[in-house]
Amino acid sequence: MSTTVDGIQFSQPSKYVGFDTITTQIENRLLKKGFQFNVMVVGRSGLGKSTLVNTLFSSKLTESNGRKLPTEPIEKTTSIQVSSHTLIENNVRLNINVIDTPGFGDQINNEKCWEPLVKYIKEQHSQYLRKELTAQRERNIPDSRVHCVLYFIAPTGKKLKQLDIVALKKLSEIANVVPVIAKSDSLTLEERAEFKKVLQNEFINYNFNIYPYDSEDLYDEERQLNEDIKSLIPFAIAGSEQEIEINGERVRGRKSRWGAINIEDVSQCEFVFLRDFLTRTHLQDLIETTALTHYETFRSKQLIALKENANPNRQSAPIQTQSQTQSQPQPPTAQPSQQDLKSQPSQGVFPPTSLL
Ligand SMILES: Nc1nc2c(ncn2[C@@H]2O[C@H](COP(=O)(O)OP(=O)(O)OP(=O)(O)O)[C@@H](O)[C@H]2O)c(=O)[nH]1
Repeated sequence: MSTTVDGIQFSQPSKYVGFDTITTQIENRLLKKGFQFNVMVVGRSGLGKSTLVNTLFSSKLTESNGRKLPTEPIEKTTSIQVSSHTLIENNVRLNINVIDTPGFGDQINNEKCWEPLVKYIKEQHSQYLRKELTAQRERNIPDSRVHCVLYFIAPTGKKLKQLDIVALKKLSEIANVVPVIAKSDSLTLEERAEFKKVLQNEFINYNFNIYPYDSEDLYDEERQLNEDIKSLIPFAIAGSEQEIEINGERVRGRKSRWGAINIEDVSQCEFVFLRDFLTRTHLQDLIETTALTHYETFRSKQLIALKENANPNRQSAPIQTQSQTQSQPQPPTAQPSQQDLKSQPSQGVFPPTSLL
């Protein structure tokens, strides 16, 4: 109902105010902006990392980056390779960065091969913090923080290797880590169940902080869902980018000497559980937990260290990140004094580079 006064139309007062449209307004804004998801894949060469990521998103997102032939030299250090893609599904734009880590676990001595990964994750937090602290910060700060680490465990049937123990411990302290049993089609169902039990016990013994986390804000059904997911972790997965024929039907699967496996059949493999978890139930939570838990912890540590550092009366060592504890020599960086910080008002308060 409306009335017209001097040619202007006014709506009649009614009980309906209209603020319930805020959800649509938020949705429209989010759709316009799109979503950013950054996933890091970690595991020895040839464990099926590229295949799994491509299978998860039904797209060719990444190529195999490891050695193609045994004659090729082994990489001396773990390198980081980022590839960016945009996927669109029903008007939702998802920008994905796949962070591959060729060389991880491939050396004869793998003692420190997790360090470049930890360094990379912290550097993304540090970059974000710098942008957030500038006086005229961007409206939308590009988000390169790692939202999920997919950690591939070889299907050995045995206890975790020393490298996996250290890497899982270090990574799960600073990011959402989701471990998977790679190439689980190479195990029988009994071997797979047994191996999963061994690994779950190891996770408890070593006290890894595996995602998803308990939180008080969860609804009962969300808490139950998380419990169900935890009982499945590490997901025993198999990946395949190809379709094969099983009983006259075309399905995504793999053929081996022992038979054929349909990777989308939950009685044969847990790929579907992993896909639903990562994309259909926890995608937003992975992004949010990175910002509200992992980044927030990094941010508060850095800001406390920055404050203590700027106050000459307080004697406290600056926080050292893993990148500093490496044996490589670091370029000397001067700590900004309070005067330095005051003299750069347009830059905002940057954390000193040596802290990050
Ligand atoms: N049996 C089996 N083979 C797989 C699976 N996933 C991938 N493969 C095969 O394993 C080989 C290596 O797969 P990739 O996806 O390139 O492995 P990657 O871990 O990305 O390897 P790098 O890039 O070398 O680190 C390919 O021949 C794949 O077809 C799986 O789930 N089961």
